[in-house]
This record gives sequence, structure tokens and C-alpha cells, in this order.
Amino acid sequence: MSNPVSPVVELRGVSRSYRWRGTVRSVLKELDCVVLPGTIMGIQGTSGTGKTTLARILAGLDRSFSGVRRLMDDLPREAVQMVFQDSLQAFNPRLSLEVSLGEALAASGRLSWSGSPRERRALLSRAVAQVGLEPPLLRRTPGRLSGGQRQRAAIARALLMDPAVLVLDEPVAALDLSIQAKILNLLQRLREDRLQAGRPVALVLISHDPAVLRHLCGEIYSLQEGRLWREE
Ligand SMILES: Nc1ncnc2c1ncn2[C@@H]1O[C@H](COP(=O)(O)OP(=O)(O)OP(=O)(O)O)[C@@H](O)[C@H]1O
Repeated sequence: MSNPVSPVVELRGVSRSYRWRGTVRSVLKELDCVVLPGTIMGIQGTSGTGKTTLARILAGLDRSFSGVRRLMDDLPREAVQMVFQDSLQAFNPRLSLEVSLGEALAASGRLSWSGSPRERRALLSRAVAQVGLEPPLLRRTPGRLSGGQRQRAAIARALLMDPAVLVLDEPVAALDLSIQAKILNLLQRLREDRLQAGRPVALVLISHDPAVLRHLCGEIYSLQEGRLWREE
């Protein structure tokens, strides 16, 4: 009998509701979600079904839920990283990419701010080159990048934290079709590279667009009535 693989992150019986103007809206209802190492899981759902709510809970950004969220043994909090649809809001507009990504690098514990600037620049150049960005772009603020470049930078920043899971909430919805395909191919390649390097990263790709999910995902689930349903 083969050993069962432990989830990198899992949700069991998770419920989340919002109180708004005196009424309570129940969004997630006893939802289960299991993310296995190195897999690509797709989650679809129409507007308002709770995709972002689920993404934030998976990523550990929202703790106002009932039920259980479990991370694989010994994984640090930062092991689950999130990439948002609108990466302009995810970056401090006043900071260059070099500073924003440098902060992520310092937070990951791989290099302290007191480390040599040269070493830091080399690591950051490699990080952006890995997502197809020219290192000189590191000097720019996020507002001086295209939407596609910014999304690549957001992915590079998340990868600097050496995640075991990347939760991507509508990562290409704001981009032109041709750029969408490039970003999806990039995610595919990054996942394969990490698998080969023995450091698997699981992707949870959330999209309202079934075509985006079919492009990448082995398993696709629909978020409906507060739960995930496996698509055939
Ligand atoms: N902070 C909040 N306060 C009150 N209601 C909220 C809050 N955040 C989300 N909601 C409501 O919860 C429901 C689910 O929201 P959520 O953003 O998770 O859905 P979604 O599937 O990501 O939607 P979309 O595809 O439109 O982004 C929506 O009806 C939304 O109005």
C-alpha cells in the first residue's frame, strides 16, 4: 500500500460569514479543501460566491472563520503566499521593486538587510530574471510597470518567500489575452522547475474563467453554495 501524501495546507469544516448592515451573510459553509504538495488545483465560481474569501483563509490572511486550517508539520506561516488580481495595490507605490522585493527577501530570513548590497542585488536580479523581467526594472516603482510586468514582479516576490503553496486569486483577469497565456505558462514552468529541484510548490489558481483553469489545472473545483464541488 502506498503512503498517503499529507496535505501542505487543508481546511476542514470551514465556515465564514460577514455581518453587513445588521444582516449576516454566510459565504463559506463547512467547506473542506485539501492542497497536496506540488499539485495545481483550480477553483472557479461566479462573482460573489466567496472565492477571495476562500483564498484569504487558505493564505492565512483571514482568521475570522470557524473550522480548522492546518499547515503541514513544521511549515512556517510564510509557506503559503498569495498573489492578488490587482498587483498595483499589493505593492507600496512609493518603493522601487528593489526595495519591495528586498523586504520580502529579508522577511524570508534568507538574507538580512545588513547583508552585502551586492549579494542582495544578485539575488534579486535572479529572482526577477526567473519570472522573465529584466533586472534594470528593479529600479522602477510599481506604477511605472505594465500590468503584466507587475504581475510577474508579484509572483517573483511571493517566490522569494520560498513558498510551499501559492494561492493565486484571479492572477490574469486584469491582463490582455496574450499576456494571460504568458503568465499561465510562466506559472507552469516555475512549478516544474521547483518539482525538479525537489522543492515542490502547489498552485491554487482561482478564476471565474474556466478556460484559464483548463490551461493549467489537473483538478478543478467549483465554489457553489459555500462548498467546493469537484468538476468532472
Ligand atoms: N468585508 C466584507 N464585509 C461584508 N461582506 C463581504 C466582505 N467581503 C466580502 N463580502 C461579501 O461576501 C461575498 C463573497 O465575497 P468574495 O469577494 O469572497 O467573492 P468572490 O467570489 O471573490 O467575488 P468576485 O468574483 O466578484 O471577486 C460577497 O457577497 C461579498 O459582497
